[in-house]
Amino acid sequence: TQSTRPQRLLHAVQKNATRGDPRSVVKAIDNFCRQKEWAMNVGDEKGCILDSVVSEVNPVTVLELGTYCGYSTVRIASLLPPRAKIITLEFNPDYAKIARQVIAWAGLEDKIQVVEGPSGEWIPKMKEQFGVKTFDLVFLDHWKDRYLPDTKLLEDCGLLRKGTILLADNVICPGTPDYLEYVRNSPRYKSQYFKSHLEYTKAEDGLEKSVFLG
Ligand SMILES: O=C(NCc1cccc(CNc2ccc3[nH]ncc3c2)c1)c1cc(-c2ccc(F)cc2)cc(O)c1O
Ligand SMILES: [Mg+2]
Repeated sequence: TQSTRPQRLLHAVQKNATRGDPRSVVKAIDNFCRQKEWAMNVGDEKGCILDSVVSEVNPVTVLELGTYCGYSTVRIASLLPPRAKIITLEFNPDYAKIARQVIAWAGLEDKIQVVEGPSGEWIPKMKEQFGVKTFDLVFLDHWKDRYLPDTKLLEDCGLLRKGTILLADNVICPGTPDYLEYVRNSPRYKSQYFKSHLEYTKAEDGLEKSVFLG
């Protein structure tokens, strides 16, 4: 039977990356996507912006919406302080299965919890299920029409605190117009656009960084 693109991406990691070396896992995925097959990882250009935001925030508790193959999960987790954790939600079980193996290859299982299911169901259960008080950083990279409803849900569930950073991928391509309008016009957020390119292409895309003001 035919392999899937995530399976071929995992094989490229297992073939080309060093076990326990997160940076080599990131490099192996970027090389695969540049030389073999495009895949919807945040990529290296936007990934460097992600790295700088993570390093600046130094988060203890991170939420990622949309794991896919775990590329940004590994990128973020490799920069976290020792006791810090990242909870990453993935709706597609096939993606989650691959992501767990990519994360294991990077040796970051202890810092990452992959949760399978839809954000709308899991966000209200974060406190009781995972003992989360509030998130220091949220990386949005799932279905683009879910960014706004899930941001409102995070607010309503008291999962954001004064200073929580929301970092959203793909605000230009594929685009998240309703989310952008909200975070750029709401008095509860201070927003900043980081212009970049769609992963592995010359098309414009960018990340929107929004600070929750409480
Ligand atoms: O659409 C995108 N990513 C999201 C996505 C997509 C498919 C499946 C899932 C299933 N995972 C999922 C779903 C719902 C969920 N709820 N909670 C968790 C959760 C997890 C997620 C995307 C597209 C492009 C893109 C494509 C084509 C093109 F031409 C240009 C650009 C580039 C990107 O960087 C992208 O991130
Ligand atoms: Mg994306």
